[in-house]
Formats: sequence, structure tokens, C-alpha cells
Amino acid sequence: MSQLPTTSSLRSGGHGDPEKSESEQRALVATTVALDAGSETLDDLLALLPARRRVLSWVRHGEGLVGWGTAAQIRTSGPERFAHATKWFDELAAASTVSDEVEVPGSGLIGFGSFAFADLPGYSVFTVPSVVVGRRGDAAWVTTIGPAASPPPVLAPTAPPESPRDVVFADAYVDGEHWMRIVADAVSRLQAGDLDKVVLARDLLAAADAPIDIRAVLRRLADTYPTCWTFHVDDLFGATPELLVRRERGLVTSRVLAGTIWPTGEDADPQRSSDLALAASLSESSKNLEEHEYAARSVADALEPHCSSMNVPEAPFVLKLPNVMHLATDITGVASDGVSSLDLAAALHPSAAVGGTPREQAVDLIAEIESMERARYAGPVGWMDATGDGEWGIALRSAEMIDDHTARLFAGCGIVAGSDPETELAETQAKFVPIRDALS
Ligand SMILES: C=C(O[C@@H]1C=C(C(=O)O)C=C[C@H]1O)C(=O)O
Repeated sequence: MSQLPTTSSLRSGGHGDPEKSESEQRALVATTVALDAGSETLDDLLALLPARRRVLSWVRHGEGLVGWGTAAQIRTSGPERFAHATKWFDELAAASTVSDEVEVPGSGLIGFGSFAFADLPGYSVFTVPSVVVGRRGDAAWVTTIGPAASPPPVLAPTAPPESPRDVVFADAYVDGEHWMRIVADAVSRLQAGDLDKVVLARDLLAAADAPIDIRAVLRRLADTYPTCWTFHVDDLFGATPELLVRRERGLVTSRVLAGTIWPTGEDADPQRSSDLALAASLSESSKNLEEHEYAARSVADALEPHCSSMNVPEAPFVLKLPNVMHLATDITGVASDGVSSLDLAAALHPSAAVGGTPREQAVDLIAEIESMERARYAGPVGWMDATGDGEWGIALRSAEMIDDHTARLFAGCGIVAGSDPETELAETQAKFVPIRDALS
């Protein structure tokens, strides 16, 4: 029988002062060599991952990055977590020797990071892997990183992983009834005018009979949600539809999501519950448009001081995923000199898509009433290379491995004064679907 842990065993350390711990290695040699992007071996990056727990993934539409091994790592926490990781990586890059025959975003020296949602509690981690394989457009490469130059590994698909079996799910910190009372509490505060929007989340536990091979879960997520970024960084995994920020040679992009609809299966008239009808009711819903406006505004306002020019579309579009549809806005800009992708992620986090409006009040209300620790859920997750280019998603549609057999799943939704607790609970259920299915 699968065993579920108690919530007290889920609590992270790090309630006290911010802490830093980093591996000893301070000078590395990174070597990137070009590969043939047309080679069949590179068709499926996830198939190259070895059977280890802490493999790294950032893939979308079959492109992206996978990695394994640890050449260097920093674990940090507290309000300065982004600054700590940035300083550490800058110093490491300055001391390291890089030979890169590809020179595209993601080649050369690179780290994968996953940051806590809150200033405290929760830890953040930034890892420089020992092997990275990348593919984007016509370019493909392998990078090896270590204390000395080493030849690239022979790349070949590994034996297909086994899917998780006999997984049982249970409520974690709070059950559905309790969570609806928390949402009702938030609604009364919003109606009293204390704030405009707050995002509230809840968690589930999944326990399997046998150790979960994360590669099978990533494969399922990437196959079912090809338009999302399938990530795995230090035990946090998921398929996020939301790109907090990308910086690519000075060009900045952010995909803001907020406002959600999903098929309920209760509509007798199949025409009315068709994709088109759902998309139309989402883009006409004033509650969803209001939620979205707060999120898009928060990203545009936070990016503005770091960009020399910006384009913010006037109206959102509808992003269709297999489980839900979202209102989406793609914001673009030109980064000011010297601002890295992680600097931008730090400035944007937490956007109103996962925090609320005004930001400070929303973050305080989450800490006061949400009744669970978010850990790295809804924090920035992604990668950055030594030039500062990188992609940082928001860790949504996500879960964290607690041990070999157990994962903790997260889902949340934006609450405004007009929100109905029962509908919000149903929205979290729709948002759990990707991870639930990938683990089942
Ligand atoms: C908070 C989550 O999703 C966020 C909240 C949304 C909403 O409230 O409509 C939509 C997309 C995300 O920005 C989540 O998936 O856990």
C-alpha cells in the first residue's frame, strides 16, 4: 500500500536567517561542441536522460535543453536569493574557461535554477550541470562542464522508463472544504477594498508503490502539453504555460496568463461547450478580463525600468491547452544593457498572475491565510547562460518530489471580489490535471 507523508514532514527548513551553501568548485572548464541538428538521436531530447533522480529538463515543441550531473551548485534562501545566485554565477563565469563553437543562447556555461515563491520560508537552488544537450532550430550542441576539459559523452537514447503505477492522491495541507473557506475569507477582504486581487493555491500528495522514474513523468507532460515548457530542476517538475521572462540577445519576451475557463462536461448542448464557445465566454468575462488586466499591468510595470522600448498588446488572446484555456498577453521589449534574464525574473516575481495586486498586500495575505508553504511552486524556474540570456517560467502545473515515492502537487487561481469559492475549487481541479495524469 502506498504511504502518504504527514504535512508536518513537508515543512521546509529555512524559517530563520537566509542561508547560503555552495559547492567548493570555483573554476570550471565548459566546452560546447556542435552536433548535427538533423540527427535522429536528437529528435527526442528527453530520451537521452540517464536514469537518475536529479536530471534537468527545459523542453518545448521538442526543442530546448536537457542536462545531468552537478558541476557546481548554490542553495540559497531569503529576500536576496536572486542576488546571491546572480553573484555566485557571475563569479563562477569570470573564473571559468569557456570554449563554445556554437554561441547561441543556452550554449557554453549554463545553470538551471528554481527559486522559492516567498522570501521566507523555502530554499532556492541554481545548478551548473556536468552535461547539457541543447537543440534550437538548426543548431544542436553538447556542453561538458567540470574542473577540467572532458570529451563529450556518446549520446544515445536510454532504455524507456517505466510509468508510475498504483499512485494514490490525497489532500495535503488543507482539504477542499477548508480551502473554500479560505477563498471566502479572501473574497470578503477584496470586497472590503483591502486589495484588488490575490492568488490562492492548494496542494495534493501523490504516493506511488514503487520509486517514480521522473523521466516517464516528463515524457508524458511533454507529449500532452507540447506548447508548455516541460521542466525539471532539483526535484521540482511540471509543464508550465507561463513564461515569466525570456532574454535572448537583448530581446525580452514575457507571456502573461490570468483568467481561466475549462470544459465542465455539464453543458447539455455540445455546441455551447465547444472550444469556440468556451473561448468566446472567456474573452467576454469581465471577471477574467479584470484578473488578466492586473497580471499584464504588473508585468509591464515591472519590465519598464529595465527596457528601452516595450510593446504591450491592448487585448489578450485565448491560449488553448488540453485541460484549460487562459487569457494570454505576450509582452516584448528591448533589455537595457547589463540586465540579465535572472535580473528580469527577480524584478517581475511575483507578478499578479501568482501573487496579486497590490503586490505587497497580496503576498502578505497569502502568507496569512493560504495555510500551506508554497516552497518553489509559482516561483521562477528555468536557465541562464554566462551571457545573461535565459528563459524563466513560472513553476505552475507543477509538483515537487518529496522522496522517491512521493510528490506534492500544486494549483492555484486568481481571486477577485466577484470570485465564487466553489468555482475556484473546480479551477484548481482542472489545473491539477496535467500532473495528476502524468503521475497516474
Ligand atoms: C496559479 C496558477 O495559475 C495562474 C493563475 C491563472 C488564473 O487565475 O486564471 C491562470 C494562469 C496562471 O497565471 C496555477 O496554475 O497554479
